[in-house]
Amino acid sequence: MRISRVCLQRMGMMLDHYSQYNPMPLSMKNFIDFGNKTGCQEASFQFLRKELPVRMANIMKEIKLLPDHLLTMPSVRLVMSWYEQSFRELIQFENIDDKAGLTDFTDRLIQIRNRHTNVVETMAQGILELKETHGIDDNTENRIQYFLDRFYMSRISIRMLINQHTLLFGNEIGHHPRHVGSIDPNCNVLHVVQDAFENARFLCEQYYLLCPELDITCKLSNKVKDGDSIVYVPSHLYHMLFELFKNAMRAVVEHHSNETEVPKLNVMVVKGEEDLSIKLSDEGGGVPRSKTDLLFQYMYSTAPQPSRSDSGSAPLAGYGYGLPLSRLYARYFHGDLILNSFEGFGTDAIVYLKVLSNEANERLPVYNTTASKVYSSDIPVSDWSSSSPFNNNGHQSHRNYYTTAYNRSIGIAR
Ligand SMILES: Nc1ncnc2c1ncn2[C@@H]1O[C@H](COP(=O)(O)OP(=O)(O)OP(=O)(O)O)[C@@H](O)[C@H]1O
Repeated sequence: MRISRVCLQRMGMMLDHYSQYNPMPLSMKNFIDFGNKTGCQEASFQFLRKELPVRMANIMKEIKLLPDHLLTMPSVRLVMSWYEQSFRELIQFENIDDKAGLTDFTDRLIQIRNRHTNVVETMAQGILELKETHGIDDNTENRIQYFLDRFYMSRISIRMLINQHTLLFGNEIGHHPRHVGSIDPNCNVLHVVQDAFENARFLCEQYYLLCPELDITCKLSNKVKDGDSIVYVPSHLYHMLFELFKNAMRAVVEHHSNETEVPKLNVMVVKGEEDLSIKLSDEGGGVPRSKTDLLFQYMYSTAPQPSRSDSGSAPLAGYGYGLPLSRLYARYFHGDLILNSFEGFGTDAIVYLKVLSNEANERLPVYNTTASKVYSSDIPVSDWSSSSPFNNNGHQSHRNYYTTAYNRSIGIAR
């Protein structure tokens, strides 16, 4: 009992210590240069044994700012326990300097990565538990969205660092000889588009028995080199495109459900000097403008929720994590993902990636007073009138107030 209290105290002190440091963002060029030329296992170890606890401590401090009810949900407690254990294991390497420590460190990173495999689903489950037991008001919803963006971004970055180390210096095999860890210095965007399309098509045909075809156009600015390739992490790009294809296919097939042939999807890849842009256009009926803000909210989905016991075929949609997570992958190296919809016709989803590897810097959440204020402040009262009878804060607008007052005066209960 006494020992565990001492352990907790030490852990609290170490968290305070490491969270004082800001995470250090690396660029795609840093990763490539390190993997190709300057880096050795020892240098990577020296860097990661500090940087990983810093990134973990920064986000663990934020977890503690979440609403109390959420922190008591079993799934959130489970996620927290994984982070605490991994943090504890990492800081044990603080003072180790012998050669054996290097192998132990690589093995430990693999264990940590495996432990955190189901973080996204488990955290999502924690939010559902809160919804079911306490409900979620607008302020809590806002804070949770803010937190999840930062939490999942932190996770993407921690996995990136771990993967680079284990792929470069561990015994893991199977990646392409051209790759530097998980990065392809010559990532052929058209190949990834085609690959993501084929795999989404497989799911779509399995589910709906038909699927739109694909047309691809590629445009290169005269000044660019290396054709349609870019320095990028192919698995990240694949993740985004696969999610976008699934959404587009579902929209097209459902919007044209009475037709035997459905309109094609169109992808345009454009490489400029700064941006590589990928536009996926569908004729799936689009989304009304009033809904577009919701699309990037975690758990917003118009698909039926897949049942947990469905162990058969993978569902085409349903968790509502596709778009927000894909946008994080795009933003991780300072790209972006946006959706422009034309209700009644279709949707353009656009992914922007940085062409220049020295501009593709990691975008990381920093724990500081600005961040902590978000968890204690409410959504400000809007200083514009709202188009709906309830304004953005759920307060009644004047018009609704008068209707309510009128109804009350004539005895209609609301
Ligand atoms: N191209 C599109 N056309 C029409 N609606 C779309 C399109 N893309 C997304 N949406 C809408 O946005 C919602 C959220 O999409 P998102 O990808 O985040 O989740 P999902 O596809 O429902 O589930 P999953 O987590 O399995 O991806 C979808 O349910 C759908 O209503």
